[in-house]
Amino acid sequence: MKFTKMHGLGNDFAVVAEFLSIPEQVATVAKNVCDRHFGVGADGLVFILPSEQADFRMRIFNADGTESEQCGNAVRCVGKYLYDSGMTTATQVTLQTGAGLQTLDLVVENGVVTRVTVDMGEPKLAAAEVPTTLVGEQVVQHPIETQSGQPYKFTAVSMGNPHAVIFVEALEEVDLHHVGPQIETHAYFPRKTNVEFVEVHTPTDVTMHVWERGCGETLACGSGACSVVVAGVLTGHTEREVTVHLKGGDLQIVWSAADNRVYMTGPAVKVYEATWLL
Ligand SMILES: N[C@@H](CCC[C@H](N)C(=O)O)C(=O)O
Repeated sequence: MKFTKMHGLGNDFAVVAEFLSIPEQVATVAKNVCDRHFGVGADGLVFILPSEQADFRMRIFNADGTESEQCGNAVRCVGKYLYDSGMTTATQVTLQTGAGLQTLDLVVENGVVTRVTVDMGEPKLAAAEVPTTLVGEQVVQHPIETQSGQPYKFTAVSMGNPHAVIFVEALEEVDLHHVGPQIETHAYFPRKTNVEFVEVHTPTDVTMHVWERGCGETLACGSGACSVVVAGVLTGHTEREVTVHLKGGDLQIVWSAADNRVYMTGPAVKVYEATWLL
């Protein structure tokens, strides 16, 4: 299986574009490829596939073998892969994902894609759509118990995949590896959740640390950054256009008041090409 190692702000993927459909035993393949000691080492295994609804289709499998509906950083990598490999000559590409159709605008410099703006779609806020076991049109600053003893409050956002966003005074006081898995698997989230802790510097500038469903801590999460801005607006912490600092770098996020869609802009990087011996 030929693959290309890519990353978006250090959120890294093995990208495969040679199949018409995903291989059998894909969960095992994903776990093996993503293993950082015995495999390639990646947060996810990404397949670029043909689509009847869009220019291409993306499917992404987390490091634990589970499939996710959405991955903002992988979508940018797919855009770069498609253009740089010659699979498309267009600088606007549509992609079918588990979260619906997404439109990618590619920034080309010296013949290669360096940045991508992705229309990440409309956030879903109703409790049942995230999904959470709670009820209501929105779940905003709802208390959640962990073994940390801290009285955390989360805001639930779906960008196609579930997110629990928690605003804190100081990120350095959060033991992410302790509380992250507790919230990821909390009974409120029947399909588990991604977890974002956020420190607000100004209404247009925040830092977030992320614990991802099916991966653990990653250096960046595109759908997470989008969720942070949606939660920031709902809670009054941020404006609609925000620079989100992550451990791997920065994303520019806009939650448009005009069309209710979230736009994410950031880089995508190709590291190397290789062959996985199945
Ligand atoms: N890193 C991603 C999200 C990847 C999927 C996530 N772990 C999930 O299971 O929902 C991003 O950049 O959005």
